[in-house]
Amino acid sequence: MKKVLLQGRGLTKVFTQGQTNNKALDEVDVDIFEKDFTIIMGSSGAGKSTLLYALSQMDAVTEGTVSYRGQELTRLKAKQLAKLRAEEFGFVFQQTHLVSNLTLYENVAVAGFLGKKGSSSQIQRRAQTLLTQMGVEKAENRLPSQVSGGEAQRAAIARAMIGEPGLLFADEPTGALNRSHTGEVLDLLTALNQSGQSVLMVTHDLRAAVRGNRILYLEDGKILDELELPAYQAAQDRQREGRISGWLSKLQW
Ligand SMILES: Nc1ncnc2c1ncn2[C@@H]1O[C@H](COP(=O)(O)OP(=O)(O)OP(=O)(O)O)[C@@H](O)[C@H]1O
Repeated sequence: MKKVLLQGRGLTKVFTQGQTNNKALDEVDVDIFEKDFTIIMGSSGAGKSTLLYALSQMDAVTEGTVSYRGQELTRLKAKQLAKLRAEEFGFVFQQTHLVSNLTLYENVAVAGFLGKKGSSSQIQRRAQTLLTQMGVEKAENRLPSQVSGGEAQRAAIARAMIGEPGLLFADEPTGALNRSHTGEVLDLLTALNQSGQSVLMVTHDLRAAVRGNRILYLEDGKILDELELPAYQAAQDRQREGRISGWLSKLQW
């Protein structure tokens, strides 16, 4: 029986600009399960990023509740929420947002010190181990401007993992990468998930979606449908892509 990690109920987000109200999320009920690699798909403007920000509470919802391991985040004070987010959530975005005048190693270690999980020598060791695990140890003393887009994104994943998050949120993490760097980053996210890391990822890309075991399809701020898949196996990429694209075409993606 899967355990619910994150739960959203009645999630509604309205953006108001002048006289116009835009309902980006419309009473979404959603459960995200522990150890799953959950994917959010949907056409442009469907509300995918808004849902990710609502579930991670990076952005407040207009209505609804979000609970993480049974604790209601939408009731927490700003300081308590910031602490929980720092301790339990990791984030990866399309742009890496690495600090430009720090090396890759420093970017990862500094995030660890800010998260305050463990002693300083434990954090330094963990930063080193993660950079090695992400295959960027040779570039760890270079600045973000001195590495490839793929290396920078792999360091950004190491930074997201330094606090040992309960849930890793990824918003189009391969959106700015070429084909081979996309494959490398997806392999890393898959390996993390296979070692027990829960991942929630927004993507447009079928090659990224095949990595998930559960895909949610969003349209006009509502979850229209979802698809369950067996755990990812590299040899089944084509078969999974076919299954997902068949499902998406029925949804008129
Ligand atoms: N800060 C904002 N202010 C006003 N409207 C916003 C804001 N952020 C998002 N929206 C609107 O909310 C809706 C959902 O946006 P969102 O970015 O969540 O979509 P998406 O599915 O992630 O799209 P894409 O795939 O293009 O990134 C869109 O109509 C968008 O224009």
